[in-house]
Amino acid sequence: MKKIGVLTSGGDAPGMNAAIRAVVKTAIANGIQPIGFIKGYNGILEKNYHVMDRESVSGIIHSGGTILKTARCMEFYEASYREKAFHNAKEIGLDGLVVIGGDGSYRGAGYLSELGLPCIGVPGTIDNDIASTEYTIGYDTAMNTVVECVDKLNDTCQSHERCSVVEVMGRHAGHIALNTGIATGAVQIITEEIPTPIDDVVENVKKIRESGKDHFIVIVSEGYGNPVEIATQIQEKTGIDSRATILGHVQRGGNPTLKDRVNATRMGYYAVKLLEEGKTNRVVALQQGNLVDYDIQEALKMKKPLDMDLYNMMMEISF
Ligand SMILES: Nc1ncnc2c1ncn2[C@@H]1O[C@H](COP(=O)(O)OP(=O)(O)OP(=O)(O)O)[C@@H](O)[C@H]1O
Ligand SMILES: O=P(O)(O)OC[C@H]1O[C@](O)(CO)[C@@H](O)[C@@H]1O
Ligand SMILES: [Mg+2]
Repeated sequence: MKKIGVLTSGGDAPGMNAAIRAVVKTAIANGIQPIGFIKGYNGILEKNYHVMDRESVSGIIHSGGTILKTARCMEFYEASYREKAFHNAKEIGLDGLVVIGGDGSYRGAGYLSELGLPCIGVPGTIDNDIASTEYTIGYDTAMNTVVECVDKLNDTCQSHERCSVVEVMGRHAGHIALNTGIATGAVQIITEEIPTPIDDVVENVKKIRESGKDHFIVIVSEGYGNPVEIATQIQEKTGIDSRATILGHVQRGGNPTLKDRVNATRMGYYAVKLLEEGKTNRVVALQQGNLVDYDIQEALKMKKPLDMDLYNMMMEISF
């Protein structure tokens, strides 16, 4: 193993820089030349890369975003472009590649592995929607950002005796919504997995108002429905003044938390060790606090349901 590449792909996530740093430093520590591809798979297609050294990853462990930039590379859905990427990688002299990204990025890595370039996936996405791992890089920071914002909304909700309907990210997964709902004392969370009808939400808010509560937080996972429409329905059917807030991309930025920095560092280190052991077509995962690895296709077939015990607990004490 003489030369390995690293790239970030899909949506950015706080902690990706810490993962890049770990890959680069682990490679250097083991006598391997690391190179960083720019803008995800585009970097391989366009041979757009930087030779990485200790200096290039200095002072980045604490910063959000990704120094390698990221992208959704549409060409990669086509076999001919993936073959071109494989040939470029061979011309560059690449012996392996670490792909930091979500489930989509894993698929790209799976194809490159099949073509003969050893690839290891590292889970980097705020959504925590990768079934093979309990934890994805950026998830903790994103949730802490949500909590900070909803705490502020809660202050003004209390003053005005209002209901705040807050849309959070997560693509099709409600993990962010559920955990931030618990952490902010929300009266209701609505996700694609638990698509509570609006009339049930209204009834729940009314029932909770009868218990004496006069301000309400409802967390809606993106993909479920329009939060403005939900707020309007709550206001019309309960008489409670309601407002909608879409938190949006603020959830993707900011300095990574300790948890994200430590996990990103562990996962980046582990990925390079897998390449050194001659492994390919694997993804790094965290299971019960330990790092493990899975075959990419097996990992992509796994399911990660929402934690219904957590949901039921939240609803039982949401009054
Ligand atoms: N089926 C696929 N075949 C080949 N490449 C793919 C495939 N799916 C995704 N990719 C590559 O991975 C990139 C990122 O995928 P996607 O947009 O699904 O994000 P992700 O990696 O799941 O991250 P996130 O969901 O956090 O944004 C795509 O733009 C494409 O370059
Ligand atoms: O940055 P974009 O392309 O708007 O994508 C937004 C999507 O990316 C994520 O932030 C990360 O996958 C999702 O939560 C969201 O649905
Ligand atoms: Mg994804």
